[in-house]
Amino acid sequence: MHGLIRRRFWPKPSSSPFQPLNGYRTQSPIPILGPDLPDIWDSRNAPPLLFHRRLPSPATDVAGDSVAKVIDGKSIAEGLRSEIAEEVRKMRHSTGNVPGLAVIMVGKRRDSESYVRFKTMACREVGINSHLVQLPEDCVDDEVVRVVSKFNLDPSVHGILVQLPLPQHMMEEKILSAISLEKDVDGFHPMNMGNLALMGRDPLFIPCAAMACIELLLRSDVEIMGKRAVVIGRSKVVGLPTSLLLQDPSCEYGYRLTGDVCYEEALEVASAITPVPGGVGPVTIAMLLSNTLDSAKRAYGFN
Ligand SMILES: Nc1nc2c(c(=O)[nH]1)N[C@@H](CN(C=O)c1ccc(C(=O)N[C@@H](CCC(=O)O)C(=O)O)cc1)CN2
Repeated sequence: MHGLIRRRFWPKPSSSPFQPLNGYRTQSPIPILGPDLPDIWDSRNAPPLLFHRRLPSPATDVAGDSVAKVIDGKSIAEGLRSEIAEEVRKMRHSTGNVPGLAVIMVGKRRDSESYVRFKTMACREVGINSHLVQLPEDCVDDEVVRVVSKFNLDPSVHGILVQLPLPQHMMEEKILSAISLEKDVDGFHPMNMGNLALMGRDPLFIPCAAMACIELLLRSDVEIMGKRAVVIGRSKVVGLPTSLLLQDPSCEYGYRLTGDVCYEEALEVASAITPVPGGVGPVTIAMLLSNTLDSAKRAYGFN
């Protein structure tokens, strides 16, 4: 199942995607990007679909009835990891090689340390080799670029990621651009981001959290095609790529900046929701494994 996201998601719809908005407040036919939160609304005839960071689950209406379907990211991620582990096993069996992921972390942020720990644990679970390089907070751009360049040349490494955010004195753009396009499993390289933005050009990799949102919808049997979507948040990591993935290729599109969603009102109209923890996060990490596996398959010509 894994690795099918792009193929399943990109087909063009036969008609205009923008349907009348049955009573919902937002009338814009374009993605709305606001503050840095990875939220999505999806509405047509059903109540909108909502991903939210701080949501109790399941949401209830005034009568105490459950109104939102809780999408279980933890079990979806488990399923993805077992599919990936099986493919890694097949790759090892027929080529003698397994995928390799290099993770570079600068400084000692506790949140970044946790994410990196989850990533390396997930690699181990599915049989992907991971290499972790930790650099001091006060190192300079060129030291990070040097480490990136070393992994660019290492044929046993198929994916390279630099954990963000970097310390303030560093030039993120310069460092992310140094990652080989073919190993940019985070999809943050300007060329991969640019190809994602230019509909019809296939990026080699798509940012993992955005892919996770789509995978959660697909694996929960939520129809995407032709729906209206509102994405709140415009970060490079989640909001922007998610809004690009939800663009309908046949329509005119653009962005409008706006404020955050009214949380209490959104609760009342959400039809499905991801819990925290156990929502987008574990699937995001599964998508990183999936991208690394795809990269290794490309490198070994294995399918
Ligand atoms: N090189 C990267 N750096 C960073 C990334 C990234 O994808 N690549 N993303 C974040 C940190 N991060 C992973 O590294 C990450 C953070 C949060 C989530 C997430 O989806 N969280 C959920 C809550 C957790 C859950 O559902 O269990 C949420 O916010 O709704 C995913 C990935 C910055 N740095």
